[in-house]
Amino acid sequence: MLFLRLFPSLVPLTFSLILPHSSPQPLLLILLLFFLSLQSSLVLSPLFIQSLSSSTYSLSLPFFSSFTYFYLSVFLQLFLSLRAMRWCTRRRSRTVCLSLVVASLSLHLLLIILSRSVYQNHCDAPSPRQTHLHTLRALVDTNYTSRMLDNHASYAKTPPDTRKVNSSHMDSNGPQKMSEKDAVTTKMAVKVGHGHKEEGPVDTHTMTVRVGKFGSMGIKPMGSGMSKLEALFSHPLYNMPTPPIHEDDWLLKVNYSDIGDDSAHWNRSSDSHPPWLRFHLGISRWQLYPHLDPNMAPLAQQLSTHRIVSAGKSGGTQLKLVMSFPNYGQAILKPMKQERDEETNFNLYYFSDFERHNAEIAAFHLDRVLGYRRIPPAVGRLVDVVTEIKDITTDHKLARTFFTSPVNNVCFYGQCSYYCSTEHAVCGRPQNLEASLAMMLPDTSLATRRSWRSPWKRSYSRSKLAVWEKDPDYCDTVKKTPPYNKGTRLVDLIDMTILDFLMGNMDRHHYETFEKFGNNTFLLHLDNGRAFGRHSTDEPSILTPLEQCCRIRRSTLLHLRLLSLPQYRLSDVMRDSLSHDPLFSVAPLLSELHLSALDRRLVTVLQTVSRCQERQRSRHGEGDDDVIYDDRRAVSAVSQ
Ligand SMILES: Nc1ncnc2c1ncn2[C@@H]1O[C@H](COP(=O)(O)OP(=O)(O)OP(=O)(O)O)[C@@H](O)[C@H]1O
Ligand SMILES: [Mn+2]
Repeated sequence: MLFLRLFPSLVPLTFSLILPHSSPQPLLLILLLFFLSLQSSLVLSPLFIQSLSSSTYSLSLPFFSSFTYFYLSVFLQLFLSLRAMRWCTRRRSRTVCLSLVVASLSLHLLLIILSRSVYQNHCDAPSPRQTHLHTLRALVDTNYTSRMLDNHASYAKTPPDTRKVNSSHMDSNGPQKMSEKDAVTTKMAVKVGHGHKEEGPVDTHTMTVRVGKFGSMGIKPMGSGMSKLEALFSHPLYNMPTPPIHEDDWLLKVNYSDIGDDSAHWNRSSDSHPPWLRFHLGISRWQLYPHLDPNMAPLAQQLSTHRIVSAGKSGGTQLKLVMSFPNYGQAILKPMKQERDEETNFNLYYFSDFERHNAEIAAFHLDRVLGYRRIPPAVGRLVDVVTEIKDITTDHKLARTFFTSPVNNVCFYGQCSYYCSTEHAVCGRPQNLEASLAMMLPDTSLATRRSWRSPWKRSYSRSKLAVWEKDPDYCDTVKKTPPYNKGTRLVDLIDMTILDFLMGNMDRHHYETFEKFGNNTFLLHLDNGRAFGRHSTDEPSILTPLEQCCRIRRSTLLHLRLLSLPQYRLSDVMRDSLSHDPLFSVAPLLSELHLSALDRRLVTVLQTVSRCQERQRSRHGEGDDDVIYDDRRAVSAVSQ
């Protein structure tokens, strides 16, 4: 580039050297030539200063500061033009000098076009192939954390209220597009040019090989109007080919013999099934629903708009209701109890915290963004507490808890063991109440679930410490205890730990699995209502299992690393994902402060993993990597 930049100035000089003809002195033309050279240097230099200050150029020309370069180039232009003038004058070649002017002028024009394209290329999003190759390279780089983490770390240190709200997303999906948004509020699945794929656990082992194949699958490239969420979900790491699912790996069996002649219409994803049934039939040993599930949009649409035919009490300690739909689908409703921006009172212990409807919704989105798919779909809905609860409930005890508040809002408090009193009533405005509706899992009579106490369960006491809080080697014991001593259970638990740390959920006392699948199955992450309570602080103790065990699934780590790259930034992807929820038109489901807390916590997770790897390297040298659990081994272990 340096040569190109100086080339036009060299032209008059070389031309006049080569051509010895003499003709009358064209002083005017030569002056014009000089003027043009100088002019173009002034026009071009700012462009070059900009591109020089960008990383690529400062890397290739580290010793040129942009200003030195600018003055140097002007000086050279001047010098060379004067030399050319002298040559031309001496040789008195009018035609030569005329052609010099033309050549110089066209070269300068060419140079302007060239430098503009260089400058613009630099700003454009890289092509998808380049992006994927670049990201994959970045992901396998073991020293990866240092540079990126520093950026995040400095961000994390900024006091929350002085942080600038990221407006990049607002530019494309902001208020100006609100009307469009209303029309698509229930669209939850991403549009990608291929259909429903059945999947088992992800295989990340041979990912680099498959990048090329993936590129020809017709998936929309980044930079062509694709959102960060769509880009993430079409990334090769989220689209690993997976082994076929055996009949025994489905949670529910479809009994074709009972259906008779209609059996042709009865398959797992038949359009004739209501979305809730398709969801139930799609639950496998590995996940609740497949990646890019085409059923997700109709399911969300029904949860958020279908007529509610009954509302009844449900289990659990805090107020929640089971809602039923005309097509026999059911959902669990959790009402709004706390404003979105309100932080949980710092004097409140985790076990006294309220449940938040937006936490249930955001947890579902986060779990899906992480590639887990272990939380039942949850959507927001404005519920009319009179017509959709009070008037239709057959539960008289629930109906009796309704009252009108002093400002004429309709309130109720229901029945439960926590916060079900007049003081903790939930109120409509005047009848509209924000709530989350989570898809009901298949009834336990069809699919029994097993509840497991978390080995890292908190003491649920103000004074007592749990064993894991006192013993730094606690994981050694857990690793030897079934079911954590075999298969993926330990890394599955660590996956859950990471999800909980990101959303600040300290209330994971139990988790559930489907009995049918024994110990080789995913963990259900139910009950996320106490997540997203605080954004200004992180709770490091939630990460204890990762800290103590130093193990993580390879696929999880790769997903997390991807989400820490600017083009797939977790907060941006989450903002994007949550903007598809129907309640987004009322208010964003997570405030910007909660979104940026996600990025900050993601850095902490990655740093913890890096520390584990360093510790392992210093103890055992390079060799076997004990920190990263290779998912591929899990697949073969299960299929044996
Ligand atoms: N989507 C769902 N489908 C079916 N059952 C569910 C679903 N979500 C939760 N449950 C069941 O309902 C029980 C209570 O739900 P949840 O844990 O959310 O309530 P809770 O009031 O927080 O209870 P706890 O205080 O025991 O944590 C859960 O243990 C789980 O078995
Ligand atoms: Mn709970």
